[in-house]
Amino acid sequence: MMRLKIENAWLVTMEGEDSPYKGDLLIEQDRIIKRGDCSANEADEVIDGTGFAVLPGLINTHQHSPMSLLRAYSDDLKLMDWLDQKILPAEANMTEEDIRAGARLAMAEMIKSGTTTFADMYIHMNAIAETVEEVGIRASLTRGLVFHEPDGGVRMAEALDLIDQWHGKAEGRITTMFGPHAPYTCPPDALRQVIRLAEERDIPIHIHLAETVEEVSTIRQKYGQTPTEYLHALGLFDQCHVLLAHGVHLSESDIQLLKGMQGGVSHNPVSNLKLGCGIAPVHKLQQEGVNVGLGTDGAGSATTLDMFEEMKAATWMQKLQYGDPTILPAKEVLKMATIHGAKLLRLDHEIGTLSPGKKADLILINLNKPHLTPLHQLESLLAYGVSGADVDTTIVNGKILMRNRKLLTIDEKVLLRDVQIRAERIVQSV
Ligand SMILES: CSC[C@H]1O[C@@H](n2cnc3c(O)ncnc32)[C@H](O)[C@@H]1O
Ligand SMILES: [Zn+2]
Repeated sequence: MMRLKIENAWLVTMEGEDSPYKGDLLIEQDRIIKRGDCSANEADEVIDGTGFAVLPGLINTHQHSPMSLLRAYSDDLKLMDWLDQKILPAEANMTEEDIRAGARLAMAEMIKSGTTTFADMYIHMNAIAETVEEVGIRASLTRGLVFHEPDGGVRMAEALDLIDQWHGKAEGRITTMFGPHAPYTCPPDALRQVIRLAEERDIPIHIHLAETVEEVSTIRQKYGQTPTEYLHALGLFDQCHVLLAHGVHLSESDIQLLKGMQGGVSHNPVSNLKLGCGIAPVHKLQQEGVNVGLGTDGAGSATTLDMFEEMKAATWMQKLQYGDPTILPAKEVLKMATIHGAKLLRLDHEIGTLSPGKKADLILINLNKPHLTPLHQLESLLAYGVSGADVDTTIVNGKILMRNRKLLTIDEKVLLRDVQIRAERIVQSV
């Protein structure tokens, strides 16, 4: 059995009060087996971690990975204008091979900026799953379901195929969810059907919720309820584990309805800021015990998939919103990007902390840089000072996917050339 030791690093374990501390980490095959002092002869390979921080890999809880093809293509618009006039017409031009290339580009960017697991919602999920399998990253995959178009039945069959074919595959790196897109694209009967199937199969549900004020008024006009009340009345929160993307416009009584839910909210601060959607009530949700993870949303809105930028935006927005700098401190926002994200994806038994017994999904950050020196409070430095480009090494399931910033499972040069050609073709006729 292959054993890898990372020695003399700052271990940011994300569990217990003693984190971070200096020590070694021992990995056997795909799992962390020991933390603390390990002797050199226990390992086949050693990484010198002197001057590096080791963190659990970051968990991006809401993404549309192929939208990396639409990075910086259409900005500075309101959400519905952006989607209807620019994004949906461009997406209509994407082939399955475009989606494969876009997903691979997103995976390259994520690995290079420290993300080891992501939750995705898109189409042609078979191509995305094959790419996840090949690249070595971990993912929770969802076939997005938009029911106000005539081929809803076909999409549902594809969602079931994804779950049947891929749940637990790629050495267990792939899990799946159902993905009804949003309250405004899914009528009640369709949502009831998804909820029933999710309960029967014990599969979580991933859905956009309360992203804009326009969504809240559309749903109120149609059903006389807030989007959260609408989903609650349909039974979404009764038994299912649910991942709610955004949750920007939640009233006090909406938050009471979410109290006790299984799953929680994926907070996507950069996308919310750029699309002018608003500031999610993260602090209030957390006070009521609702779990909140972090995500980027697609690169079409967020521009980059750098989770360190999301951490900064998340904490700054809450401090500003509540006029209180003690809210969402560094340690808490690091938890949102790791263990809270793992809980949101129902993967906290496997990932999210550097605990012996968990999967070896971790990143090494090079602290030996002017903007990361001196070292006082490591968690502050990580939350407020580090960016994705400071990630040196990324390991998923015990396998090194990036070392010294070189991707080992993706040919970056070939990929970038291929993506540029595809992206130009996709937007040409829009
Ligand atoms: C049917 S696959 C997913 C679908 O969602 C679209 N999308 C991307 N960003 C957002 C967002 O912020 N709110 C709602 N929908 C979004 C994406 O373009 C795909 O068509
Ligand atoms: Zn989204």
